[in-house]
Amino acid sequence: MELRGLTRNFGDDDILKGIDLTIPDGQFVALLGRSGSGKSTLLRAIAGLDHNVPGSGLLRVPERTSMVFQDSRLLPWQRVLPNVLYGQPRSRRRHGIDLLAEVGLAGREKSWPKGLSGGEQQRVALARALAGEPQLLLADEPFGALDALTRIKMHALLRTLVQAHRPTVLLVTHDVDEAISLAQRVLVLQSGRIGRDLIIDLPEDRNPAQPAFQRTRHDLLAALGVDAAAPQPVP
Ligand SMILES: Nc1ncnc2c1ncn2[C@@H]1O[C@H](COP(=O)(O)OP(=O)(O)OP(=O)(O)O)[C@@H](O)[C@H]1O
Repeated sequence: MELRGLTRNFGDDDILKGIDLTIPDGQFVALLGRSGSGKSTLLRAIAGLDHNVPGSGLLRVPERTSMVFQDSRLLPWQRVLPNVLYGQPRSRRRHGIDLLAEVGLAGREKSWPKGLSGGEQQRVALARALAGEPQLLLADEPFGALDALTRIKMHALLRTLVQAHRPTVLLVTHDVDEAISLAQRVLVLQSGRIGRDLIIDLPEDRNPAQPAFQRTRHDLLAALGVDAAAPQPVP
């Protein structure tokens, strides 16, 4: 995925001021930035969801790109399996059932979305996002509305799914520890540009108690202009 000189503005506000970014295939990238810094605007531009927003720049985005949001956006009038297979041919039914098993919802094909917990709904949203075998998975705070324990389980699930399906991932989060735990590379969006671009050179079994983890957190919090002693998440 490649962006060159990407700009987006709302009225007189230049939100993205010329983003240059290359993400190699299969890399897991997290995007941090303070509230209002333009993270969602950037993701929506990459997803091609911003037709009404003025701007310019070059975008080279894989044909098969899918997105998950903070809310699951399931169709409430459809059961779980048709939600997973939304936009897919009927012949993918078996694939949909397998994906539900992969996200820990085996046997829930006929459940209604409203009968699922928030975490389960996000599991369905992840299965739906993977149903088209995306080369690029965009995720905008997908765990932001979940409780801390569910979040940890979802981190493990996302790790497993990414290892199995190998999409390139761009994950927006407010949570510095989530970014360091999951990503191979962390970007910080600052004043409309990528202000920090950090390769996370930590072992696979990452743990916030590790000194190297804490040094990385300190570095990223400084880039975000946050007092490292302040509690998470970033304002
Ligand atoms: N449709 C819109 N019309 C006008 N302004 C907008 C629109 N969408 C976003 N903005 C403004 O653009 C700026 C960036 O918004 P964006 O949602 O991309 O930030 P963000 O970094 O994702 O924020 P958050 O972390 O709070 O979700 C904000 O100042 C926001 O108010």
